[in-house]
Amino acid sequence: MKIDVLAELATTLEERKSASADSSYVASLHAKGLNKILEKVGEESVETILAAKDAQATGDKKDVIYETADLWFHTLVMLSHLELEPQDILDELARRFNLSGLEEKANRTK
Ligand SMILES: N=c1c2ncn([C@@H]3O[C@H](COP(=O)(O)OP(=O)(O)OP(=O)(O)O)[C@@H](O)[C@H]3O)c2ncn1[C@@H]1O[C@H](COP(=O)(O)O)[C@@H](O)[C@H]1O
Repeated sequence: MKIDVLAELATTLEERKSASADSSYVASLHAKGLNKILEKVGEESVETILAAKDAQATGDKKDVIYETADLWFHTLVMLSHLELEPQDILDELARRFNLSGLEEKANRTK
């Protein structure tokens, strides 16, 4: 049986919104608020960039996977805090199928 990791994680993240901050890292992030969550997204972005640069230099990609997982996770907490779901992002990516990146950029209003 194939597990839909994003959907399962999104369900867990919703459950953790009502958990106590003492027992759950996700609940503790929500309790600290959006600025703390964004700080973590920024931190994990930088760590991902550094891991990618290291991977290019050494050929070892293990840390890129680890740091990107941290980044995706904190981004999912951010979406959840704003009452958005992974599916909202997947829908937007699906909308862009077969649309050239150059064409999509030309159609952007912002
Ligand atoms: N996928 C993750 C996940 N990825 C990373 N992390 C945590 O994210 C944090 C990031 O690492 P850092 O070194 O930056 O953390 P830190 O130094 O403790 O953070 P600060 O004190 O600096 O803010 C670590 O505490 C990791 O354990 C995660 N925590 C939880 N999950 C998922 O969320 C579910 C719910 O977690 P809880 O809310 O803790 O029950 C878990 O079952 C997992 O499925």
